[in-house]
Amino acid sequence: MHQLVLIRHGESQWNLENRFTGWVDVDLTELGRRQAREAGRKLKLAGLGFDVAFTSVLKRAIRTWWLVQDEMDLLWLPTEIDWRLNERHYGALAGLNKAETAAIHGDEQVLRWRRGYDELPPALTRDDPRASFADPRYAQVPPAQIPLTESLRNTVQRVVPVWAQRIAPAIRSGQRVVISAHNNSLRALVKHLDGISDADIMAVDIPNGVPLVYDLDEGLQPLRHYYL
Ligand SMILES: O=C(O)[C@@H](CO)OP(=O)(O)O
Repeated sequence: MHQLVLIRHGESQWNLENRFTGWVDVDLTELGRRQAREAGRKLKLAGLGFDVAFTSVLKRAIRTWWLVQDEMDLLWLPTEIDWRLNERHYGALAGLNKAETAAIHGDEQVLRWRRGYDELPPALTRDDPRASFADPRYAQVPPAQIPLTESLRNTVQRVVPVWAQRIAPAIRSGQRVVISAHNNSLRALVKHLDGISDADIMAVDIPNGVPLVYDLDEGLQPLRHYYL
């Protein structure tokens, strides 16, 4: 049997302010830092260990992993940072308050943007300061792959390759893997792992800073999952 642990970052400043975030590089709040440390303590208490970690390129996921690592005395652990684990790109919604957006566009539209599988938020224009083309952390990414908006389906399409190319081979080789990422990039992975339908993924939400443990069989099919 193999084990995989997923952690959504602790509360970010824009989670607190109820703003669409996506690829904007917002940091953790004090509560988010405490949640991350608590996640590390729970993992240690449960006797879970790791051989390799994966994070997105966004500081809320990286810092969460640092704090977990620190609590587990695992600061030495090899960590792979991959942009494909980033949060779903929220396009022109990035930075807007979710409640104010619902007051303008209606609760149903906002729910479709947030949880629908194929719903695309309005796209950024290429010259929008929120676009990521000039950001050095994406210097190696072909510009055609840098999104201006994304549906959850688009997010699945970039998360599944990092699973297939990097994460699944590490698990198959016997390594114990932890992934520190985001609500929607982890929803994308969970959809793939559990074979959740396009309709049922709407109801799936992943809380901040609570380790989600998957037991996987030899073929990497999930046997069970639970929150610590
Ligand atoms: O704003 C975001 O980037 C995400 C995660 O906080 O929001 P939601 O969970 O509403 O998709």
